[in-house]
Amino acid sequence: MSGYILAIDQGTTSSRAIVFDGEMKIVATGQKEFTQLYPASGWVEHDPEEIWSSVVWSVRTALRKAKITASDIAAIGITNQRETVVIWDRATGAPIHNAIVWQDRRTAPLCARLKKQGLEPKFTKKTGLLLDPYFSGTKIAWMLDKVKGARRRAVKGELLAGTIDAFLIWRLTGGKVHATDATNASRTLVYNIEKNEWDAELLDLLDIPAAMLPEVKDCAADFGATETKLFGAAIPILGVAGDQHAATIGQACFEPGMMKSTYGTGCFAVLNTGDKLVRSRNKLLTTIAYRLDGKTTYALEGSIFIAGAAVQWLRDGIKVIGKAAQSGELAARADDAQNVYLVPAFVGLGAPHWDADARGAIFGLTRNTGPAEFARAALESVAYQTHDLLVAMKKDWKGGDAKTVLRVDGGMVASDWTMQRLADLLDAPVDRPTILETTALGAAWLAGQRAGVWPKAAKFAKSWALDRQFRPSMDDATRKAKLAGWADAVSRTLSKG
Ligand SMILES: Nc1ncnc2c1ncn2[C@@H]1O[C@H](COP(=O)(O)OP(=O)(O)O)[C@@H](O)[C@H]1O
Ligand SMILES: O=P(O)(O)OC[C@H](O)CO
Repeated sequence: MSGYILAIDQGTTSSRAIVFDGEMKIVATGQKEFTQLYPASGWVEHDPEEIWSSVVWSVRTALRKAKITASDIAAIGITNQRETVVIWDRATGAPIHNAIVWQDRRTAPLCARLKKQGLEPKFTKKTGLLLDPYFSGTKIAWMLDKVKGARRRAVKGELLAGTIDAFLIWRLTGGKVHATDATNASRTLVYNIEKNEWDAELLDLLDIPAAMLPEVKDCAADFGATETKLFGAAIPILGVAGDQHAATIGQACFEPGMMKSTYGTGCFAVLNTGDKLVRSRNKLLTTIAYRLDGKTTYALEGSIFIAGAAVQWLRDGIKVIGKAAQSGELAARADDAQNVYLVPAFVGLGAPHWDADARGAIFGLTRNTGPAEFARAALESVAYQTHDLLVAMKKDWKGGDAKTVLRVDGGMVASDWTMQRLADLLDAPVDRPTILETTALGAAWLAGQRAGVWPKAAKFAKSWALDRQFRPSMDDATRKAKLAGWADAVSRTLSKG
């Protein structure tokens, strides 16, 4: 058997397929962006058919570029944007509605109603999450309410629900397997992370029929094989994890206290807490880092909804840059004397505020403010938000020697300026690895070690390599003043504040 592993990384803005060789090196990539649909303020949808065709296209492209065939691939690992949810017809595979994306806020009224009934502690205790529209459960309930006849059909077992991994597994296996993994399940608001099962009481509260939910497996498990007609040979699917969990694995954060932060569309900091289910007192999430051989490793997570998306806004919204990569050089030219703050609450604020109704705001504009100051404020907002997460993490994590070094990855960490500013504002070193495709690497590792062609965790962890460490160099007074300005800007942006 050949040692090639194929990772499918189905992200928020694009689908990627990456072929790794037996030495865990990237051989070829296929990538396709797809349409972001904004049908109403605060709503975000994807067309599941476009997601599907972008995945198939990416896989075929990666195989072609790698000059290999499907039979050279030992296994597939799937990783995906989390929480985004699809409901489809069991018989035809056709979705009944567009996918409702993790960023979508349409279920804020339902969450508010459930909160008013005093139900948040119950949801939090069982799922580790909060009653925020971010998670899949209320999105499923919304579709069942709004699409005619959907709930009745779901009860009869005619409709299936799942996060993007489950939808892809269903399509890849030609409708043979309806399964997800424990990490994706842990983001749905209806999965009990202590008992490791769908929670009947929560399903009842959201009126979601259990019959429509996938089987929940370990992250490295048998998820079936691809239909031969798709890629020319049946390829076993042996690994699945939500993208932030896959990145945690890809960054080899296998020890309690290790932490990674991924800067894609949003930013997600994940701290491994080992077999301890740590309950946050500071509005972080408790989640499943990964589940291997039936053993659950837990994590604390800080979720920020807008990171790279702020750079997209600079490019597509206010058009001050032509390419994302220009944001750093523009920010570097900003006037130091100006204190412009962008609070990018474009789709509300996530951790640690969880304010679904807040909307973006900009402060400190003067007659001299121009594109450079906007760019700096956008990039700095990512660092400030990470700072707020880490403050909450430090308060919650009493697990001893939490490593102070942060491992970073995702599209945005290509920006040296942003990474330096991150280290400055955190007052801590930031480590950027040589492989930035850590999400795909994590998914590939799950599949590769399961297939027996890649090493187990300890040896894999040794292969992690540093590209560059960014060390803090900002003086204390400046940092403190900047952080105080940010805290003030956030307090003025919060909807309740
Ligand atoms: N050089 C760069 N500087 C700043 N931001 C960047 C740079 N390159 C990419 N980005 C941002 O990174 C994001 C893409 O990262 P990626 O990890 O592919 O995201 P996702 O998985 O969410 O689709 C985009 O939002 C883009 O604006
Ligand atoms: O697609 P990304 O990288 O923006 O990640 C999305 C997250 O999984 C949402 O929770």
